[in-house]
Amino acid sequence: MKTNKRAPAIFTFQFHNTSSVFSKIEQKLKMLPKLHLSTVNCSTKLLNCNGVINLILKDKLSQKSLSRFWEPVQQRAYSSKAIKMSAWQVHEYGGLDQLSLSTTARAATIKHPSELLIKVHAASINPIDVRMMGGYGKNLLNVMRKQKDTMNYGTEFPLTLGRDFSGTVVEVGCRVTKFKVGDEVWGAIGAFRPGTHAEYTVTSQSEISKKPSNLTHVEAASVPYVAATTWAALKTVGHLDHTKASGQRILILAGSGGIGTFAIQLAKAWGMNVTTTCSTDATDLVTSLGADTVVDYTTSKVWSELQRMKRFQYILDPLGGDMTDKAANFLSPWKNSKLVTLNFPLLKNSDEMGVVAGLVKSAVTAGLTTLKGIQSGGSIRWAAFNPNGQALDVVRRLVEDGKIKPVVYQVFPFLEAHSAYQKVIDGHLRGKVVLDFEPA
Ligand SMILES: NC(=O)C1=CN([C@@H]2O[C@H](COP(=O)(O)OP(=O)(O)OC[C@H]3O[C@@H](n4cnc5c(N)ncnc54)[C@H](OP(=O)(O)O)[C@@H]3O)[C@@H](O)[C@H]2O)C=CC1
Repeated sequence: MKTNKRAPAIFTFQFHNTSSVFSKIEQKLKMLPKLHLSTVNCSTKLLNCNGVINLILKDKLSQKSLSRFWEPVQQRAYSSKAIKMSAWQVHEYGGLDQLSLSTTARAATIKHPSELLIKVHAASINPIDVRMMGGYGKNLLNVMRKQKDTMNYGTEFPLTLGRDFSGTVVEVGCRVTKFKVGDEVWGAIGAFRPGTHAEYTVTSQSEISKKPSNLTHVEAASVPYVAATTWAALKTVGHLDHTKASGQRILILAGSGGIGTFAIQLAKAWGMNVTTTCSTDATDLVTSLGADTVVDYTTSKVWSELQRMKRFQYILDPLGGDMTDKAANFLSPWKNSKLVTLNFPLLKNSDEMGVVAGLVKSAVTAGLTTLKGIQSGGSIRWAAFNPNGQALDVVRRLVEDGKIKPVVYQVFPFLEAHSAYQKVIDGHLRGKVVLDFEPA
């Protein structure tokens, strides 16, 4: 919705044009006295696939009340399928006892021309889902949800968790160019969106990619969130040029978890020399994924062992805390080395201090961390998950070439989400926990 602030206010709505829907909307708009419309101007000709309605309002109307009016209109315009769906949701923050299955959850519906409605066949569970269940990130995410209010991305509660999926496209917005109904896709979606632990999810075409043809949906669902996060760390923040990465040394801390098992394989696919840390029972796993050197952090003095090695050009630190400080000592001062930590403090700070103070504190900490990085002879940066369909395109090709394999630790039927979440809460994961929506 675009607004022209000069009076009279002009609100322009653009939507998917199916002519029958369009004429119904046009009639409904004309019948709505509350809007104080002086003019309703509808056109189907301005854009190829969109209808455009210009509303010229007689008096000032808050954007909020206009949005409330717009929601049902918009749903009809974009999405013809009014469906109830099953979804795992929380109605207030807390522990696992807050997670309940709703079989009449509000349907996921397309709200923007570049979005798609996807039937979810499988979705993974990530540590962030457990944290969000407890309220992690609520302050900042609520600001994001409000900013996107005109698009109706949903309210805080009921909160549907789940950030990635493998599924089938069942409906497309009119500006979707890369995908069509029936395509099998995988993706990881923004944290402000209603999640994927539901029968249907809506996402933008920029957040997804075609599913690798050689994977089942369960296998595919284990990859997108960790892949997008690792990409953000190594490529977006770490500026790793994979065409020149061959032979470079990378230290991947915590190689046995979701992030680690993916990151080891990505680094090996790019020809890097990988050192990783894990506990005893995971050494065979990380070796089988290609790790060149494995340090068992439960039996060795991990930091003194790393001290004896050649320094690293890249360090990926998923866990943070004092690990980041210790790892900084192993950067190579001669190689413009980079340490990227996933211990991103912004959401936590804004939960504890409010959004503005949290932003300020995070910026100050970022400055101090940068300084510490310079003192170490390299750089230290934070990275966070970011949906990225283009990265998934690259990863799909690596999967289809056999260079990356999904590491699925345990699969649970959709109806057993409680046990699946408990598995993630218990920790010591060796790859990913996946919910199968269509178990045999
Ligand atoms: N900022 C962001 O956007 C994101 C941040 N993350 C963060 O990355 C972290 C890892 O995520 P993910 O891999 O999915 O989590 P997982 O739970 O899948 O894996 C964590 C792994 O770390 C191992 N581990 C625990 N302690 C140590 C240690 N001291 N040294 C080496 N390994 C250890 C665990 O096994 P064991 O205990 O048996 O050794 C486990 O295998 C999470 O804390 C998460 O918050 C993840 C994604 C996005």
